[in-house]
Amino acid sequence: MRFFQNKPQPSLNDIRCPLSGLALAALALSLEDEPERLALRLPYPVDAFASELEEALKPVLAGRTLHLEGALPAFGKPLGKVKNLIAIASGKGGVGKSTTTINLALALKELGLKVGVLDADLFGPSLPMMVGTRGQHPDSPDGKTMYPIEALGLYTQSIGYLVDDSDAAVWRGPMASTALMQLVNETHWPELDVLLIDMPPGTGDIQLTVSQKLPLTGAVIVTTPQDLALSDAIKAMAMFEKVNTPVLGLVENMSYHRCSQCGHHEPLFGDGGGVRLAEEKGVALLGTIPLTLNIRHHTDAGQPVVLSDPSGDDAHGYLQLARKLLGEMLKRPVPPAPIDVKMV
Ligand SMILES: Nc1ncnc2c1ncn2[C@@H]1O[C@H](COP(=O)(O)OP(=O)(O)OP(=O)(O)O)[C@@H](O)[C@H]1O
Repeated sequence: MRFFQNKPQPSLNDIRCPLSGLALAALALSLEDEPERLALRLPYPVDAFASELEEALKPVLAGRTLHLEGALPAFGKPLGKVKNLIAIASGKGGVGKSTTTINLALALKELGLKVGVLDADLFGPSLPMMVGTRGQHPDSPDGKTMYPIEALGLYTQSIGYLVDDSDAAVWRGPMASTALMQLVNETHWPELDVLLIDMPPGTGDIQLTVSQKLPLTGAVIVTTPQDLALSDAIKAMAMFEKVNTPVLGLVENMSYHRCSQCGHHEPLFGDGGGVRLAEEKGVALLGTIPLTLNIRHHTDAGQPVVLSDPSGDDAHGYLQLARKLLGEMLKRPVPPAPIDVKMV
């Protein structure tokens, strides 16, 4: 007697989303699984991921045509036309929060999102320097509200466009919080998938007020690997937990130094602190970004590395960061939308 064992047929339910690892069929906002075509509408723009999605879906295509489309939904409560507000925060100053914000914003744009950046760092607004808009002022149609300044393909607003650095530095408590809220609310943001908010460093009243008053989809915590920075990062996470804002993940910046001459890696500020912290706290480690001359030079010159050296290792690191952040957002409960599954 001969036994023929049928190879199990791959099922659509087994195919994973390349960004989040979730089952693609469950993530899809609509799905048409028909004899001639397979069509999926996903909760993210698909162009940048088309070849990965095609590869992943190959085993179930069986000669059918594949139709993919997608757009990012609002995962939390939108603010006007801004679908998702994400705070980029750190417990401690100087850890590279602004550098991470701008490169992450450009990387998210590369992945097909429409992105804005709000520089809410009252005490050291650095966005105008990083996007080459120093000395510019936003247009105001009525003397009260403002249009963001478009730069490097991003919609930007900064306290630095409105006041001198020295004026901003003396703001305290309620005055500073009010100024920040005005900056967010009185800007005519266009329709944006994501608005990254570069928060002032620390976990004081200003940060708490902003986190409580703005409908944040989530927060990203930037830290360096030293113990001091890590203990401040823990405080920042605790603050967001207190106001029920999900921490979407942790970025360990200046993880190691990568030599521009020989490529050698050296853990200048300690080894793996952020990695361990993410594990302990059960939050995603979105990325480990090295300390490199390339990152510092290009960002400080108004041409962040994701734009000026798009095929280099540093830009690749930020693109990976953006992918992981998107993946973590997708793991949030997707807002109610009619699931429309047609099977023939
Ligand atoms: N990964 C990196 N490699 C090289 N230089 C970096 C990196 N990250 C940040 N820097 C540099 O470190 C300095 C401080 O960075 P940045 O202004 O982004 O910090 P910050 O956390 O926003 O500071 P603060 O909140 O105190 O204003 C800048 O000169 C920046 O170019």
